[in-house]
Amino acid sequence: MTVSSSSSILQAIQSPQDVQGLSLTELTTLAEELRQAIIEVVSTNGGHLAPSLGVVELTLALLKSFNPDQDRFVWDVGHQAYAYKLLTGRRDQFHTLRCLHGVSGFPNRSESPYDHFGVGHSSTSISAALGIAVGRDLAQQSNKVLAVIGDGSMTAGLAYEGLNQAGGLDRDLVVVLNDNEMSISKNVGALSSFLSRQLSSRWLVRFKRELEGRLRQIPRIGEDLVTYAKRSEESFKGLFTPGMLFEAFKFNYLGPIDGHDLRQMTDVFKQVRSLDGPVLVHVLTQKGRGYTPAEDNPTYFHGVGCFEPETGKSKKISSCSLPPYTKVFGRTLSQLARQNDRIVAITAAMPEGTGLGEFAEEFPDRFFDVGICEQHAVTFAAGLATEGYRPFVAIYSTFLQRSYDQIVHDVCLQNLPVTLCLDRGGLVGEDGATHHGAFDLSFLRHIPNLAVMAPKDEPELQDMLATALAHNGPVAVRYPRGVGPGHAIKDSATALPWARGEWLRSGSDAVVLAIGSRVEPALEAVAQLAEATGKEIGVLNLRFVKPLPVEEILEAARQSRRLLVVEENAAIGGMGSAVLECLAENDALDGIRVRRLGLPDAFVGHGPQKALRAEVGLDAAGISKALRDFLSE
Ligand SMILES: Cc1ncc(C[n+]2csc(CCOP(=O)(O)OP(=O)(O)O)c2C)c(N)n1
Ligand SMILES: CC(=O)[C@@H](O)[C@H](O)COP(=O)(O)O
Ligand SMILES: [Mg+2]
Repeated sequence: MTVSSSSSILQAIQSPQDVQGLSLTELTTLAEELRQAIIEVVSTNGGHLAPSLGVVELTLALLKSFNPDQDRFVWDVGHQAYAYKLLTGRRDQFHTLRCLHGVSGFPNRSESPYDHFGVGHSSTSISAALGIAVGRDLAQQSNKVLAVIGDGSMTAGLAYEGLNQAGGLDRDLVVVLNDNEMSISKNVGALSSFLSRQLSSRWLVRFKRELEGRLRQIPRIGEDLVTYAKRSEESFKGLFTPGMLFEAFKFNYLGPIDGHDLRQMTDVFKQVRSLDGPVLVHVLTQKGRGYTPAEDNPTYFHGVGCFEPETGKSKKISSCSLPPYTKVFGRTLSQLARQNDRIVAITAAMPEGTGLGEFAEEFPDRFFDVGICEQHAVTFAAGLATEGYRPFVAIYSTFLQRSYDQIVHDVCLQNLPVTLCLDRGGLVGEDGATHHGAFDLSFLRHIPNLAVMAPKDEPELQDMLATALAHNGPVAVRYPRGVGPGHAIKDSATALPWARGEWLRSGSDAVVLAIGSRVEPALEAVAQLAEATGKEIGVLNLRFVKPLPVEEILEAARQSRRLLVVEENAAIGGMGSAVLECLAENDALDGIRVRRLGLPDAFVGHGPQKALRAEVGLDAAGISKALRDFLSE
């Protein structure tokens, strides 16, 4: 299925330059065709619908005013770049969006020369665009460089590091702030209200009332001054526009302008072309624009699965009744929090994605959404822990990479009881290389004082959360995107024996030492192989990456000469490496053969999670093959 041929203008676009020759009327028609194409494909493939629908006119105005063959565009996060992809040579492949080996869901330099910078993690666009701009200047070129960044992505400190240097260098750079007042959920933080359209905050009302009172007290001219002040209120507001913030960074601020008004935007961008130095254009858009279900629920349609285009109703009936790890995490934390009022929950702009929605409703005073600020989230949690609280910080594995120093320095060095809850540990699927939680076992296990666990299923996740709470120190628990093997969830969680593994099968021909999401497929592979070959194969659920379950690992080496370690993490530096270190240091390697089965030393692409796991050999079939090869060596 390619993009429907009814889109006549879109079908005629051979290159983005063609957009420059279109009239405003044609652009308006093209905007409609782009929306239809995006809705059509995303309803089948899933994806970031609302963000992309919100910037259709903005994308057209940018391509009308600038030329991606000379100028450079950096989209922040890039989840909103579907219209850009359709207009820059990927229309005919767009139906493969987010499919295995298909079009990526984010700009990707290896996919197109028009994707000037690879993105996926937020708030990098200004820094990258500035680097590109400085490269241009060193080469004495004169093209324009633009970063398009959302108001949510402007909550991350990295954005200000870019603004700060850009203002200091005073180089030609255009930052387009796409302000739709939304992150994934409603945007949070002081900046968000400062950027908001009405400066009618309580502070402003109080300030006006006090000012009026004081002016009236001035003899003879007081009343006139009040009248004058009222009349100049508009310019007063004009003084305190968001521009103030960006002008402090020495940006020339233009806006706010209507991000759905093609004429207004093309006029402003034409003006911007002639400006020197750093310029920020503040554009107001509506997330989900042009598709009522998405306009009504931009959070749900931020990143959506398959749906019926006519109604917006979700198409994918969950294949099993079991709630995903994410839901079990949220429910268990709420359960624990009912018994322990020191528990607080922290998210970095992803309450829904991390399953903390229910917790937030039940414990509003103990729930904190810090915005897209993963570094701050961890150190904020550390501060809370010094006051005797038990913070649970829920951040996707890939995004927690941002907080490495804060985990080391602010949490573990001080041995504070912060629990890091890493959802999306392992391969996540369609979001691809920028979003896989591929490295957390490797980047966490060497940090002193930190315990690291991974559950084999949802009930064990419940117990690991209880185990973390019972432990008076830093703990990380990582679990995969989606649903586990479907074991019944327990009414209450109980702490596990510390640093111990769990024997699931014993066997002398080989032992599979598996961690987390790979335990169940390992059990499945071993059962089939033992049935087919009569081999005696053991399975050990390691449970702990740190402290290592040394007793069980050494027992495995006593049981069999062949040990296969299976993990959904980079093999380098992960669970397998830890087992090797343990055996070597306990002089238990003599005659023992160890094989590590984990993620390759390469970035894994995008596609269905199941297909990716098969591709890297981490599903039951892959584990079975690795075992057969091992046994036949
Ligand atoms: C470092 C990082 N943390 C979290 C995310 C998840 N995420 C993707 S888009 C998004 C919200 C972005 O809001 P905004 O920049 O306003 O873009 P909009 O979706 O509103 O167009 C978040 C939190 C991310 N991509 N990168
Ligand atoms: C663009 C982005 O980074 C998020 O929207 C991410 O795609 C969410 O991932 P999940 O769909 O796994 O919650
Ligand atoms: Mg936004």
